Amino acid sequence: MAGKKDYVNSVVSGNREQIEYHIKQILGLLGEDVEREGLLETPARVTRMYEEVFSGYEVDPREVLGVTFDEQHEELVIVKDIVYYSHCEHHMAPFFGKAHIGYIPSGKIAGLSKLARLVDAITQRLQVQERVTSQIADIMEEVLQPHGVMVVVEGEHMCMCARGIKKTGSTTVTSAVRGEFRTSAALRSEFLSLLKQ
Ligand SMILES: Nc1nc2c(ncn2[C@@H]2O[C@H](COP(=O)(O)OP(=O)(O)OP(=O)(O)O)[C@@H](O)[C@H]2O)c(=O)[nH]1
Ligand SMILES: [Zn+2]
Repeated sequence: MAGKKDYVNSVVSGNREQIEYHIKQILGLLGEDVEREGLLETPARVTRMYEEVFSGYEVDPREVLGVTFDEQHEELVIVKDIVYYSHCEHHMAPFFGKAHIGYIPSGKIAGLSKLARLVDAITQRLQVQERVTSQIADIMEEVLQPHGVMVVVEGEHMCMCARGIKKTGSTTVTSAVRGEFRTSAALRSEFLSLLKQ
C-alpha cells in the first residue's frame, strides 16, 4: 500500500524563492532582458502559478475521499464529465480533459464532490494520463472498498498540439477497471452507455 509521502510533498510552497530564482535564470538564458517591465514580476507569477497547478502535491488524495456515508446502495454510481487540468511529466506541458468515475458501493458511498476533489488531487501534479487513471481507480478501491470501480479519462495533450508532432484535436482515452468491472462485460458496457447519455 502506498504511504502518505508517496502522494504528499510540499515542494512548491517550500521552495518559492529558489523557483523564482531559477525561472529568472531561464528567462535570461532565453535571451530576454529580465529587467524589462513586462518580465519583472514574471518569476513570481510563474511560481504562484506552479503553486496553483501543482497544488495536488500538498494533498493526500485518500484523505480527500475520507468523508463517506454508510448507505446500502449497491448499484452503479457514476460521476462524469469532471474537468481536469494536469501537466505531462515529460514536457511539463498542460494536458486536460474530462474524467468519468463509476463505482458500485459496498456499504460506503462517497460525497459526490469528493470524487471531483480526488481528480484534482491526482491531476494537479506532473503526471501521465495512464497513471492519473489508475491512481483514481486504486484510491477509490482502497478507501471505499466497493464491489467495483471503472474510470475513463479523456485528454488533449499540448505537447502533441503546440509542438512536436502537432496533431491538434487528437484525444487520448484511458481506462482502468477494478473488482466486478474486470469480470463483467455487461457492467463495463452499462457504464460506457451511461457516459454517452
Ligand atoms: N503514454 C503517455 N505518453 C505521454 C503522456 N504525455 C506525454 N507523453 C509522451 O511522452 C513522450 C516523450 O517522448 P520523447 O521521445 O522522450 O520526447 P520528445 O522527443 O519530445 O517526443 P515527441 O513528442 O515525439 O517530439 C512523447 O511521445 C509524448 O507524446 C502521457 O500522459 N502518457
Ligand atoms: Zn508531454
